[in-house]
Amino acid sequence: MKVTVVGAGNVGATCANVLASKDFLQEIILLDIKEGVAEGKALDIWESAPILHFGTRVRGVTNDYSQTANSDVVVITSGLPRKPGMSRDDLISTNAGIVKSVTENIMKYSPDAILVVVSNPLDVMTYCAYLTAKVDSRRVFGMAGVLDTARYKAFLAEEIGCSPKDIEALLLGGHGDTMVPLPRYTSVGGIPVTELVSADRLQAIIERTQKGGGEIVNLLGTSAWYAPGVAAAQMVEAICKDERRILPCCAWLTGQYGLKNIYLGVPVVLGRNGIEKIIELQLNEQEMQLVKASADHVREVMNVLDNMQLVKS
Ligand SMILES: NC(=O)C1=CN([C@@H]2O[C@H](COP(=O)(O)OP(=O)(O)OC[C@H]3O[C@@H](n4cnc5c(N)ncnc54)[C@H](O)[C@@H]3O)[C@@H](O)[C@H]2O)C=CC1
Ligand SMILES: O=C([O-])CC(=O)C(=O)O
Repeated sequence: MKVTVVGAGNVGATCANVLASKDFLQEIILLDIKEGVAEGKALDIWESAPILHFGTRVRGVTNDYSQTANSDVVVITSGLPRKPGMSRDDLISTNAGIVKSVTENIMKYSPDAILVVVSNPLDVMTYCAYLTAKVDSRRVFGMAGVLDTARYKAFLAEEIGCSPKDIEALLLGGHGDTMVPLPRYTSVGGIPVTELVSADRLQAIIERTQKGGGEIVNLLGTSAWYAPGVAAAQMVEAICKDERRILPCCAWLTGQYGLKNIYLGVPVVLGRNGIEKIIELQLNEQEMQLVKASADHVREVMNVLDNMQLVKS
């Protein structure tokens, strides 16, 4: 199988590197607009193949979309990351144009590809790719929930003093400070999390998760890439291997959770056709209110994109 990663910056290069080291793809194309960057990083990754023992051919190209032809999956990471003091939404004016033009170019050469969007503001950039690609929404979705859930699990593991491997958790909503970690759907080695962590500490962990991206931006001056890169790679693996994994993804809702015509994070079954199924949970009133508030925020930013009249809705 062939995967293209657009954007050879921090997230894109990490995603390509992780995918290559897993050795299940025939070819990875890394594409960037900056002359030489994708070629250099792809060559560096390829030179690690004899040490890591993988056979996936990794090639970099500068804006030459003909080389991406017939990709099975395309990961879109091109666009500006935020700096301290910015919100993800502040990136919309620059990144919408980038995501639109990248999607057009990709669709020209890989009309059957599945698109995994990573660029921020995530939910609205996924909407932008969907409007541009004009394909079934099951083939256009975004990466956020895998990352946000991983942060939530990592913080819980630290608090409990247990392995992060034993934590199962779920998180819904948009990829912003309104995201909704769900303690009622969180367990540790089969034990409900509320039996191991006090209500106060759990609330503090939920709030840290909601601001998890910003915590790293404040430390680094730019946004995270190791966990985001591996999160996107996990989604690509689930698709290419038709694993039918249940992962939280930013998906187009058509009435689920009482919401429609919106991209929002929900649990889905991810397989060879992309989103095979959206899973709808029986949320309680409080959980539903939080998801609705998150959806309201995403819709506001979707309206900003619509008003830019860049892509027709
Ligand atoms: N969904 C999520 O959970 C996450 C999303 N992000 C977002 O991912 C995006 C990338 O982040 P980083 O890799 O850290 O940024 P980066 O600045 O390291 O890399 C972005 C790359 O995109 C390239 N690029 C810009 N315009 C392009 C175009 N038209 N065609 C091809 N390439 C183009 C740039 O040359 C650069 O190499 C940002 O928008 C960031 O906010 C980052 C982390 C997590
Ligand atoms: O915080 C950011 O700007 C990047 C991102 O989406 C994340 O790391 O969650």
